[in-house]
Amino acid sequence: MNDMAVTREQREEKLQGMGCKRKRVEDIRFTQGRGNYVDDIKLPGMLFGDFYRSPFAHARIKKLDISKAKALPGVRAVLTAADLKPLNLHYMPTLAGDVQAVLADEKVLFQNQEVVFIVADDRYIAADAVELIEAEYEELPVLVDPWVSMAPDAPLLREDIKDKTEGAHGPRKHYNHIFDWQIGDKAETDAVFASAPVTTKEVFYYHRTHPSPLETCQALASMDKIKGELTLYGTFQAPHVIRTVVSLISGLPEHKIHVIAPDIGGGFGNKVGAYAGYVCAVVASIVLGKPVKWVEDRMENLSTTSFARDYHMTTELASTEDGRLLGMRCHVLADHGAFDACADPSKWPAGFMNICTGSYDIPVAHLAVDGVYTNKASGGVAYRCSFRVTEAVYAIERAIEVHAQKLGMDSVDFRMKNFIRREQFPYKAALGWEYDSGDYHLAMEKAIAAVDYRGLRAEQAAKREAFKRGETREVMGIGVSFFTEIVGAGPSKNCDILGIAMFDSCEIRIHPTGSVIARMGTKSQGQGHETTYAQILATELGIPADDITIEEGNTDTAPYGLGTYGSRSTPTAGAATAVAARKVRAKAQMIAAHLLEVHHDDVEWDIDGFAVKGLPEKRKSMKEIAWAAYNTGIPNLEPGLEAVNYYDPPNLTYPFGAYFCVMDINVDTGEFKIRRFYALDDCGTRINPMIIEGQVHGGLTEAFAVAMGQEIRYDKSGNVLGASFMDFFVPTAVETPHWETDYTVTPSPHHPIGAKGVGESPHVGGVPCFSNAVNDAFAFLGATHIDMPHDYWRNWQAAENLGLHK
Ligand code: PCD
Ligand SMILES: [Cu+]
Repeated sequence: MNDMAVTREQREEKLQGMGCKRKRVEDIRFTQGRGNYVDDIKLPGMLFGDFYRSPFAHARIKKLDISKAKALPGVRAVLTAADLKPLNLHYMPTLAGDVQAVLADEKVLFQNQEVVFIVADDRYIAADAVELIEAEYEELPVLVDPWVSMAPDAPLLREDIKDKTEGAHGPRKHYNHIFDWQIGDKAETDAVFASAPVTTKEVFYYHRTHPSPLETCQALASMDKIKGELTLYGTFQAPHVIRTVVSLISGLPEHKIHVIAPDIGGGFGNKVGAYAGYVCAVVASIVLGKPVKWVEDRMENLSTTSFARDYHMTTELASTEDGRLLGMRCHVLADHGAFDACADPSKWPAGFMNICTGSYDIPVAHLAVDGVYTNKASGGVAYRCSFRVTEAVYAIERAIEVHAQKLGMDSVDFRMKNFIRREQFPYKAALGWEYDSGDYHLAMEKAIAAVDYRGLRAEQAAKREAFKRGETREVMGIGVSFFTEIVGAGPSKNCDILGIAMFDSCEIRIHPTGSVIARMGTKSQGQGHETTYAQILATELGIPADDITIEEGNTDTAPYGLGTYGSRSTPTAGAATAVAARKVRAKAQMIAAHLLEVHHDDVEWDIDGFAVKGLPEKRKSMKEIAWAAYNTGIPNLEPGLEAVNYYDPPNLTYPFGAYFCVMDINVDTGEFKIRRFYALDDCGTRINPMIIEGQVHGGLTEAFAVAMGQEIRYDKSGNVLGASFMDFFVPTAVETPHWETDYTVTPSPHHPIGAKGVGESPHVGGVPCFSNAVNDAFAFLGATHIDMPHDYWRNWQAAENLGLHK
């Protein structure tokens, strides 16, 4: 053994394990244009599919003539609902217990809804054929405003389920009603509000937006009729779930379906659900016996696949006069569009909205959510929020500001007074969750000091005086937000998708020379899993990360898992990785003891191998142990060195953070300048600080986009506005502010390595921080709440409404 010659530090450094700023290994291929995306996959004889879509938001299809399209040379098939009906495939089940039209049947329910699927020799022929579809419609009254969805005379949208009084989540109150979900103690909460000294109530609208990843949704289906096997490549955040869904709806046995998610160019929740394009590509490939590819364009992506938010949240807080919180009450009107295709765990129709009591010790609370249909695209999970947590945090963090304003109290002081204290963890919140760990006061104090919060308030006070004296036309806003996230869905006791518990998995195989391949049930879309899982393994196995290959996304080789979204990979598969590695290590210990000719209790783990207790020079490295596992017949031990773990987390993890934003707004032009943005995140044990920083930068940039400009709007006729990058704001380096990042570390007590998720946090905490800054800027002029997105035009309008342009 010559490795005793190097120091312990050098041995440790060589591993590039947890805590190391290891460079992202996947970027070697990404930065050289060598990624392998669905569109890079070209199979022999491959055909292309394209949709003819509805021009109307609500209309009856009177006539659909496909003959001209069919006659175009190069067109191989033209599918309509009539073709899918005999196969019972014109509707598909959604993850929310509803059904969704694959191709519109008799009626269209939102603009750009899929009506006809055309398969042709190339994309251009398919697109030309789309132009040849001849359709006639009878326009029906359009329902855009969810506040009138349940009016007695509201237009009936879903004729297919009009007589169903029972939905997937209980009774329906109206033909446009989806569910009514309530949690918390209503009577007790109402009683608190009836007698509370100070109460506030405000409606916060979290507008409709869209994740719009760089790569749109796509699929390539290839049916081998001789083998009876289907291979499906696609942009899937959850490949195994897609395999199960395809098996259930096609009737093909699951072992004859190979789902492969290659490199993905961003997901952000957009690629969790199942879309009509996937189903149509599969059906066309089965019918034609040829590979069929479907690739969405940008407008299709923005206007038809999974949107985000669209929550109207009536939020109330009750407190004592000196600012001690007594209760919270919240009612949400949730606009789900034409189908309920929200991808939440089955028992949670409004996701984890019940984290809406936030970071505060609020004794009682009640939350009620009504889901309704409108003539808009369906979806609603996505965009860097684990299951409506962004909405919940927005509601509480805006409400805190509104309430502090009424109390005449500084909002940071108000927060500090009501934070859950470190000694209260694990903390059972009024709406049911048990927060695993936190030190909110420490985080907030660090943040306040970093930004010189008191100094900023003094500067703001001076600037407000100057504004009143007419010396400046700029108002200064200080945005504060303190969030608690809930990620890592989740424990099988309360989380499942289609009845499958939301565990995740890792399988490790160590080769004789001591290099490793490990596979997980999750799927990176850019997060850097190939880099970070290897770091967990490096520390746990004592094998350098560079000797470890991480593979995800092939259902034939990866163990079953529920995929990557809701920042669940670290809390679930990250845990499975550590546990599986520890199984390997337990066997390695036996081998080492055999080689060292001592009892296995007499050896101990030492960075990258086992040593005899008290005799560190008598040791066997993992490399030597791996070789021995394949070469030395060890009595009572089978050869080989591998392990698998399916990890069912005992609880979710609760990352948190303190964010500050300083902004100036010109009241005459509405222009804003973000002077400073500071983000402190606590995600427990940090696996790769550089990747975390990248995640925070990305999440904050998306938060900036959503809060300050992005929106998918509809006009009165249900025409979607904002379905192209001409109208949908995507910030570039020019608009994006400079991000300052910081951290504290409060490990999760139940996670094997103490790590919590982080990918979504910056978005969850960022959006309310920006919005609070804008609202704070106008607060001294009498404004209480201004809705997002805070683009220049809306800021100008806010100033106009406050009489500032007279
Ligand atoms: N403590 C800790 C944590 C974490 N980490 C790292 O970081 C990352 C992340 O993680 P997480 O948090 O766990 O998460 P995931 O699961 O992995 O992922 C997911 C997320 O992620 C994020 N991020 C991102 N990035 C990118 N690049 N891309 C994308 O797409 C994306 N997306 C987004 C989203 S939206 Mo959802 O879906 O809405 O629900 S959800 C989400 C990874 O790599 C890991 O490893 C570390 O290091 N440490
Ligand atoms: Cu999410």
